[in-house]
Amino acid sequence: MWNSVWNGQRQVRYESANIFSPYKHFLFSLLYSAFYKPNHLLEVIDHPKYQESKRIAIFLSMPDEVQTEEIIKDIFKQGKECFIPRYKLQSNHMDMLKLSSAEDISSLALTSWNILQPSDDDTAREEALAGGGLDLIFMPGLGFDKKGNRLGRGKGYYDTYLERCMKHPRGKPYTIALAFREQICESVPVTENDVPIDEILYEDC
Ligand SMILES: Nc1nc2c(c(=O)[nH]1)N(C=O)[C@@H](CNc1ccc(C(=O)N[C@@H](CCC(=O)O)C(=O)O)cc1)CN2
Ligand SMILES: Nc1ncnc2c1ncn2[C@@H]1O[C@H](COP(=O)(O)OP(=O)(O)OP(=O)(O)O)[C@@H](O)[C@H]1O
Repeated sequence: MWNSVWNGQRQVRYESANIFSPYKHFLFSLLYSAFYKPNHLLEVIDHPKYQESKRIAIFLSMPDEVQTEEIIKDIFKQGKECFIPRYKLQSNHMDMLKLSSAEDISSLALTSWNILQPSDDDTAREEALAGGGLDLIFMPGLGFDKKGNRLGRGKGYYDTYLERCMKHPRGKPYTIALAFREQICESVPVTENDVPIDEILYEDC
């Protein structure tokens, strides 16, 4: 869905820049910076579940994941509340802690697994389930199949967190995985703990 519409537009822009061959780099970069938005951002912003969600959890991307920074900026632009993971080493415990603004990301430190997250002694942030719960969770993952099965990084953080969500009065949030096309597999192995994802948005690398 993303690919057909947006690759189509990029192709047209590229070819029309070629007609003005001496200026093509200049024209191309001008058009690119004026119109280009990452595919997943457009898809997310138009998504009815995103539009109706007030409290959203989203991961801070590692280099090999779909980049989420622009979505996070939009969450704040739309006046929604944003929560990010803080996992505990040597356990499958993870909390979703409130981010106060997009700029707040720069106050976070990298963990030993190269993920930005609030430090263990940061006790001031609201945990999503201590308050009103979550409407939507954007999920990371290594691989997905079209039935909504997810292969994570093997620590059980998200499945355990979804179990906790189900006990909250708000109930299970809607889950959307952000993936690259290359991460979609015929089938991924699942266990009884794995909670299927409601929807997978994927795009080309
Ligand atoms: N961006 C992002 N944040 C996230 C996740 C994620 O998948 N992506 N998580 C999703 O759960 C949690 C963190 N889970 C992680 C689990 C394993 C590794 C990791 O690097 N594992 C090493 C081996 C570590 C070891 O066993 O000592 C590896 O795979 O090489 C990283 C994050 C919470 N935050
Ligand atoms: N809801 C749960 N309750 C208790 N243990 C769980 C739960 N979900 C997963 N686990 C345990 O966590 C371990 C890893 O689970 P799994 O392979 O599903 O992780 P993952 O989904 O790939 O990882 P992650 O969510 O951290 O990216 C397994 O040993 C599993 O038994």
